Amino acid sequence: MAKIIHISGLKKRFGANIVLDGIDLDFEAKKVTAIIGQSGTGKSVLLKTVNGILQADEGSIALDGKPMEAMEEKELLEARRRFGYLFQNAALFDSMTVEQNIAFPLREMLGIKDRKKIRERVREMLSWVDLEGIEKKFPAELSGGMRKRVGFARTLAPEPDILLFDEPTTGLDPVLSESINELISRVNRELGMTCIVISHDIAGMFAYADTIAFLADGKIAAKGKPGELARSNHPVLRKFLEYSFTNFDAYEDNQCRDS
Ligand SMILES: Nc1ncnc2c1ncn2[C@@H]1O[C@H](COP(=O)(O)OP(=O)(O)OP(=O)(O)O)[C@@H](O)[C@H]1O
Repeated sequence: MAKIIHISGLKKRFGANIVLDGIDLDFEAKKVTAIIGQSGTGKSVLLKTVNGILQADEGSIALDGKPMEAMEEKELLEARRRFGYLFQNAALFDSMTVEQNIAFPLREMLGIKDRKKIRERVREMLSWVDLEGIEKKFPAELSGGMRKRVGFARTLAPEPDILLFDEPTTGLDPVLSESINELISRVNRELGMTCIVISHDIAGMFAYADTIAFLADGKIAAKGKPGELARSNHPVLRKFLEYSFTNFDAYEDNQCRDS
């Protein structure tokens, strides 16, 4: 299987806080990889380091076999253009309409000036996320789920080939969460985009991801297909999965109290 990103020995600290302590991890092209782990273990820091928002202290991130830290400025800029990043809070510009938000990367990143072309692309993107006809609305007029979808459309608009999702379903109800996971799966299948997702929706990731990586103590403690991780004997991972999937013991205790 082709590796699109190869991470080796990646370290990142903030002062005395060692967050990433030697990450070795590959991402396969055109697959969905989920990164899971307890809060504060460094999942977002890892994603931001891959995307170049944060600078690693040590280690290497290679894109299609070429270490990004060795790239010339122009080459690095082109490499960065291949990434799309959907932030946790969708990060829309409040003073801009939906259309202006989605058009922003088309104008600023791709330099597209043709208004008709931009309008068509915005319409196409809104149709992708099932939000046709909301071009003139402002983010404040949208529900949280709609804002996430508009953020998704904006990330998709410049056609990146690697999509990074930071908690795409946080704050959404289970039905909306499922629809966002389904969207990720669709862009992966139909547009052939490589998707890297950090999520606390563990059941969703076990349902949709091809590969799952478990981050603990600054390292990738386990990695494999969902079934392989589910069968893993890694004690920290086991505990994490037991708590992540419905806690039936607590449910049964609660039922006993009610009856
Ligand atoms: N810019 C920063 N400056 C200083 N410390 C930071 C910075 N960004 C993250 N950290 C620290 O890095 C650690 C990991 O944070 P990170 O947000 O990556 O965790 P996470 O696994 O994504 O958590 P969650 O699941 O709660 O989103 C935390 O201790 C956090 O305080």
